[in-house]
This record gives sequence, C-alpha cells and structure tokens, in this order.
Amino acid sequence: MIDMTPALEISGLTFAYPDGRQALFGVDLRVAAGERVALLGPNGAGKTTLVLHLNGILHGGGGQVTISGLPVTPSDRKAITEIRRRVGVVFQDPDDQLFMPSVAEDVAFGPANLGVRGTELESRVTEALTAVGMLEHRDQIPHHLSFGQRRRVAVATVLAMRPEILVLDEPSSNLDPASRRELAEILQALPVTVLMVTHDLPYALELCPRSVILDAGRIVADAPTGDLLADGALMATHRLELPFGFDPSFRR
Ligand SMILES: Nc1ncnc2c1ncn2[C@@H]1O[C@H](COP(=O)(O)OP(=O)(O)OP(=O)(O)O)[C@@H](O)[C@H]1O
Repeated sequence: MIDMTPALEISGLTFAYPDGRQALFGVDLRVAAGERVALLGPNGAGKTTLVLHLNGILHGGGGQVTISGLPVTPSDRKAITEIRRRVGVVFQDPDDQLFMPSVAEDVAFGPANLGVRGTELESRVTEALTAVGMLEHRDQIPHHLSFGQRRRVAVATVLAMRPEILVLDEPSSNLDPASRRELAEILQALPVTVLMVTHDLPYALELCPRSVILDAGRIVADAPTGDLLADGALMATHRLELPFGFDPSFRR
C-alpha cells in the first residue's frame, strides 16, 4: 500500500507575537512527500512566522503542525529532537547556521549531536558537501568563504541530517546569477520534500510546480505556480511582481 501520510500537515495554525501582533490566522496546508512548494507573499505576510512553527521554534498559538504523522509538540523534547531531524531549515542568513572553525565541522555538528560517529559521520559530511559542490572547501574557515559558498555550506549542514523536509528561507537572495542557477540545480536533484519561501518568482516557477500565497496571515491561493504567476489580478492584489519582461507562460 502507498503511504499517503502527508510530509507536512498544518491545520488551523494561529499565532500572535507577545506584543499582541497576530501574524497567522488559521493556516491550513498539506504537502505530500516529494512535492516542492513555494511559499509566496508580500513583506510581513507571515511566511517566516509560519516556517518557524515547522520545527517548533515558535509555538503557543492555536492549531497543529504534523511532520510525516508526528505532531510538533514543543513540550515533548524527544518529539522535538525527532522533528528537528525530519525538518531541516536553511535560514536566510548563512551566518546564523555556521559557527565552527571549519566547513567539515559545521556540517558534522548536527548529525554528531544526534549521536552519529566515526565513518558514518564522515560519509554524511562527504555526501552533504558533495551534493552542494563544496567538498574541496571542507577544511576552510566558513567565514573566509563567499556569501554564495556559505549559503551552500548552510544547505549542507541541513542535508547532513538527512531531513525529510527541506525548508529554505529565500535561498536565492544575494546570490550572483551563476550561483543562483547552480543552487537551483542542486535543489532540483535532491530527493526531498521542499518548502521554499521566496520573493524570487522566476525561481519559484523553475523549482516548484506548486505555490501557495500567504497574505496578512492567511493562505489566499494554492495552485500550480505557472497559473498563479499568470494571474495578473491575483498577483497585483497581493503585491507580487514579476521582473520586467518576464513571461511566466514561457517555461510552461
Ligand atoms: N518578533 C516579533 N515581534 C512582533 N511582531 C513580529 C515579530 N516578528 C514578526 N512580527 C510581525 O509578524 C508579521 C509577520 O512577519 P513575518 O516575518 O512572518 O513576515 P514575512 O512574510 O516573513 O515577511 P518578509 O517577506 O518581510 O520576510 C509582521 O506583521 C511582523 O511585523
């Protein structure tokens, strides 16, 4: 029998920050295993707030998040450890993720924390750095790398955990065109479920067959990415703009 448990299921998620600002108003979202979904929306829509709920960094509002059938229960430390193994979050700023004296040690840090040791740890580091094309930089000091290289290493730190879901917050930001394309190729080749927050709409179209628009804490559209980007009225309503001259029907 095929396992139909969604990789990610969010139901009725609401959240207000301690200052009272409500950021999410009942978000429902199901993502099947192996899907790649872009999370689009204007500044302040609640995208990062939503992402921070996926591994229990933010909690305390209403509703529920479930990862491959396991509820994100912040009070249950064992469950949260397992959730953080299943959900790998690549933050917007790679420097939030890199803090060890060498690239290899940064990539080893997560699995070592889970108790992985010896040749298994070594092969995870090699595999993750190979996947992002950074193996030759394994002994370098992370902060001596370029921004684009640090972004790749940040992706490797998450891949080394062998996550089921890869969550990326604006993966293409601050990358030069070649690095942006290379990262797209890397992401396309990965056999994982992807949820990608992005303002880079051509990137969403290239990488994610499906997109969801979040605006003012609510999901307002969920459809094939090409259909959303071609809907000028919908795009304008939610402050989404394609780059000048970009034709979303071109790639379909
Ligand atoms: N720490 C915080 N305390 C209070 N309000 C916050 C905090 N962080 C975010 N917010 C508010 O929550 C709402 C959603 O913010 P969030 O960062 O999730 O949006 P976003 O969609 O990720 O935006 P962007 O595209 O600018 O990154 C905004 O109104 C924001 O001002």
